[in-house]
Amino acid sequence: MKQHRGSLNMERAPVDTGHHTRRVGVLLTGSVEPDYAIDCTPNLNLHQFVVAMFSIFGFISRVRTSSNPPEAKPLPNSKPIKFGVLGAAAIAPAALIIPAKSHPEAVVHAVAARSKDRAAAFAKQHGIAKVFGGLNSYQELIDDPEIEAIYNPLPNGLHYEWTMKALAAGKHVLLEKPAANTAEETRKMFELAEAKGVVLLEAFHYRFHPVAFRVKSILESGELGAVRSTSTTLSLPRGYMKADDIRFDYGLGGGALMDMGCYTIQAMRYFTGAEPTSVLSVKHDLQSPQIDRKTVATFSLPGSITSTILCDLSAPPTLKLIPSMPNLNAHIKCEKGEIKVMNYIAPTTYHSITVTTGGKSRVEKAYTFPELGEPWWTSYRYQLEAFVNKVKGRTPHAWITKEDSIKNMEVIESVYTKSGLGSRPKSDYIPN
Ligand SMILES: NC(=O)C1=CN([C@@H]2O[C@H](COP(=O)(O)OP(=O)(O)OC[C@H]3O[C@@H](n4cnc5c(N)ncnc54)[C@H](OP(=O)(O)O)[C@@H]3O)[C@@H](O)[C@H]2O)C=CC1
Ligand SMILES: O=C1OC[C@@H](O)[C@H](O)[C@H]1O
Repeated sequence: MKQHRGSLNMERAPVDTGHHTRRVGVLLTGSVEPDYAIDCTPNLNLHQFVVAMFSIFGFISRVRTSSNPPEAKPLPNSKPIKFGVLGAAAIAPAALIIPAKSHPEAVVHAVAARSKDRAAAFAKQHGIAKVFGGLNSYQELIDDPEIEAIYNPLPNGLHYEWTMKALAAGKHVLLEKPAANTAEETRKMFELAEAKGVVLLEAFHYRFHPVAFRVKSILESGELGAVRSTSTTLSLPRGYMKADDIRFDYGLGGGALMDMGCYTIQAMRYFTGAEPTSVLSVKHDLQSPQIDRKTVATFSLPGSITSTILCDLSAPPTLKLIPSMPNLNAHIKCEKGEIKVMNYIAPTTYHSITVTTGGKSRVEKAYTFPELGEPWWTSYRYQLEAFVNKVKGRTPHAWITKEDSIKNMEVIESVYTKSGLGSRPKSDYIPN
């Protein structure tokens, strides 16, 4: 496994197109997957068929290995960080438990759940050593001296309270997105983290994957000129979420804009490298009076950039008949060309970065960094790499800063304010 810890700062690493490998070369040399492959194949022919086959094998291999990764042995000179998970949340296995298996310095040591049985069943299923069950279990887990880092995948409306409690106990926190219900709460959490000298990270996992870096580096290379407009979408078909999902609960910080929308806003801000100056328009499709099932918003950004975000938790079938497909795409139009990214959010399964300029298009892939990762590393695995490096005092390959997290919540709130739906309720938790 290619792992170079401690010395990497890859904020700009994948810019050099000299690293690119033509896919045909990759096939002939039998390498598994290039850092960045440029697909220059012409019409459908034997070669393209072989490429397609490799692409399918690559897909199967990445999906299989990422869900059942090789287990890493602890390093002789570094104590693994023991994580505790608050809640037997659906996202916990993908976001932390499975990625930790292949990380030599991370162990998910404990889980807490409001029901003892649920906690025990979850721990058994995922091989977690320590179990806390019952109504006081979250605090008990936080207070456990063995636990160094807390993973907080609670409903959005509980992020603030339990992150504050974990930080107050001197624990590092990997906090699910969106950071909280408000920018003010987000600011307070980061201030406490600073005061306590611990790490706090909002889990915008896609930002740690090579795809986000590659897109950003193409934009920064000047090849396409200045960004003119962006469109970032995350839309899931109806049936993906149950009616009683936390995302449809206003009291718990629900709404499409909070959930999928927080990424679309993050990606808009990341790809443009700018902050919106105004919200031009907002359209919600409501699930209930205060819950947006779908939101479309447009923004004005410095440099005459116009951006659109679209998030939908439950896109209805076309003509009431044809199931809608997930849309996880970003489209960035520039002065001299454009980039279309298919699946910027979960790129490990499959993605494409299509760059068009001067009437020509190329397709790039970015499953690994030149010096970091494996094709099967999910965005969560890359994120864990960065989190562990930060806790260990090393330079992570990517990071979401305090300012970034606060700004993202401000933009979310500005959209809800513009539409009149209003920010999600403030937590009534008052820190000691
Ligand atoms: N990074 C990513 O890709 C993803 C991030 N997320 C984020 O993770 C968080 C959790 O999402 P998800 O795992 O889908 O949610 P789940 O509903 O599966 O999990 C939420 C957990 O919160 C606990 N909980 C505590 N109080 C309540 C309450 N009043 N009502 C409901 N649950 C409560 C429950 O734990 P207990 O077991 O103690 O009952 C439950 O397991 C959200 O913030 C979401 O935005 C979600 C999906 C993907
Ligand atoms: O990545 C995600 O996919 C599904 C969403 O509902 C979830 O909250 C989000 O983080």
